[in-house]
Amino acid sequence: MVERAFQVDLRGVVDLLSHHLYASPRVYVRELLQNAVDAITARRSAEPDCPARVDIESPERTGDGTVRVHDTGIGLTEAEIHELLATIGRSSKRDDLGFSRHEFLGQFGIGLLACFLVADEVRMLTRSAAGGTTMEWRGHADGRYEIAPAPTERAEPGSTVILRARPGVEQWSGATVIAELAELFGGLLPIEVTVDGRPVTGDGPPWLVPYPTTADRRHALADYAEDLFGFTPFAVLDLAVPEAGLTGLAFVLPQAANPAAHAGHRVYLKRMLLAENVEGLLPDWAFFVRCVVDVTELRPTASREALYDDELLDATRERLGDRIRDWLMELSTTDPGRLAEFLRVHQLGVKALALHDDEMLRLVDSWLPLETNAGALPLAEFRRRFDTLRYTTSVEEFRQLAAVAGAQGIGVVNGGYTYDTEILQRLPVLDPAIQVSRLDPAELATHFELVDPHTELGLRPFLTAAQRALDRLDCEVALRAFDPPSLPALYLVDRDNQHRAELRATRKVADDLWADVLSAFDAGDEPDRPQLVLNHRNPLLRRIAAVPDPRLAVLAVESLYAQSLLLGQHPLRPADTALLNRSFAGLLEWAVHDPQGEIA
Ligand SMILES: Nc1ncnc2c1ncn2[C@@H]1O[C@H](COP(=O)(O)OP(=O)(O)OP(=O)(O)O)[C@@H](O)[C@H]1O
Repeated sequence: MVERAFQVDLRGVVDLLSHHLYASPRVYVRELLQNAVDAITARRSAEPDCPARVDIESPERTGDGTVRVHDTGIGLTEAEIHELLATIGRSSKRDDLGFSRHEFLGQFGIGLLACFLVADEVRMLTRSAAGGTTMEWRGHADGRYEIAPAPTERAEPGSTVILRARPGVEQWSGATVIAELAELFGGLLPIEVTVDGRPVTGDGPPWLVPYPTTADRRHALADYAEDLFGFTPFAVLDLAVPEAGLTGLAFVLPQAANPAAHAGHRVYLKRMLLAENVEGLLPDWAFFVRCVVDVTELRPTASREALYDDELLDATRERLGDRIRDWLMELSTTDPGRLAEFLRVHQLGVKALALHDDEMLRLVDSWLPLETNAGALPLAEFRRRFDTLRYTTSVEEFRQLAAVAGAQGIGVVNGGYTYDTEILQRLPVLDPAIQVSRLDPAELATHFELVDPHTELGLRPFLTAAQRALDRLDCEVALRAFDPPSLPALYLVDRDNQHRAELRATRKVADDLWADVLSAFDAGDEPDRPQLVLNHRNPLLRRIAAVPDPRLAVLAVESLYAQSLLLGQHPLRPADTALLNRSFAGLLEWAVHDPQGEIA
């Protein structure tokens, strides 16, 4: 069998890179910078005191339309040029077993091809630190390359890459763009980088720069957050995860963030910017934090625009989550006022966390005020006032029952907001003695006072007429005295009964077979019907009960029934809607009727 080598169509490969790997042609600056830095790193291992500079010249400086990147790195011999520059996928930055070598940024052996995103021809003038003459390599986007001795010798080892942006993409080689990109990607590099003579590198990561006082550092880092993310942070946390070679900062947002909008983090890999919006670095619940970190051990994806999702990233995410959580716990002991401020802004994130973290649950229990019918109170405080923690599962139910329950001395928490019911139900995890139960509206009625028998007897005819009217709606009328006196009537459904009533309603419209199935779920014993509890303490109700015209009294009771249903946001059956319309029209008619006339 004849052995043959793969043929590579370079145009196809470049097309693949530009359309499927890199998000923008701008990455060519990063790749050139990275190669230059790696070449210097390689030279330094043999020659620790060698010069370490990368000078980039834009067409503004070169004057011939070319971009030039000069480095004082290790350079290449003629043999290395054939092996490394002209072989796709070959890198000098891997060990004998093919693992990427720790000290280098590059590892894949494709980075130089990024130049073909903006140019048809790439030249490199290079002189190896190992000796030999300066060589010139010319690579073409169609896959050809030439190699020859350079017309002039370089004075020092190192390389210069030269390219000219092809028509249509010149914007990527403008002086300002190149300076911005070099600063963006290389601003924290430990090697001096200049663009047209101006340095774009500084003192390295701001979190590692020493400051005279902690106050100076705090101010400098707050300014840094303002520059990077456009906000003055609520707090700045130092981050360190040694196994990931991670150092950096977490900035706590000063305003509520949308938990669904995942704002990413700024990640540097060995001091070179990976991306400004890296996801997955923190647990989802920590959406109130944005980080800037430098890592050495986490791996980039081939595009160098995201982190590779492996076990080390999982472990790092967990460690960073712990760090943020510990900061919150510490705040609760050292500065409760600031914690309260934090909770006001970021309660959603903290509540989400409390659903699976006991420490955080304790923090919520002690510090986060929830809406209750005794005012906004942390749950621990609420429990000091009421034995049982009763809650409603919807805001509407809370609105309807909070005042009535409060008047009977029953404390109720509004569990209707996001996560609140789950948090309430999880509380016994902290202490099994904590009693938590959903407020049963029917139970409320047991706290109402009976009206004295004499008065009730006097109101019998009215109550009988009212009951007859509401029989049609399957509702029981009861007369009680309860607070608040401003409430004329309350519609109460026992929760079990509500379920049974729904089953029955479905059975009425279901076919025979399905109705049989449904009836199996119905225990059969006649449930208590929903109640319309009339409040004898309410002046309006008393006046209604004393109206001489029984038809008007019935109309009024029907209106109270309809209004109570609406207030409690109970579902309206067709019969209820009909009654609502009828009673409203009836009352209107009565309100404008001719005093001598009759109600229709
Ligand atoms: N400026 C330079 N000086 C010396 N050698 C260089 C230079 N640029 C590239 N090389 C050599 O060419 C090889 C291929 O470079 P290329 O940028 O394609 O891949 P890489 O840097 O190894 O990996 P990556 O694809 O992750 O960037 C490098 O491994 C290096 O040996």
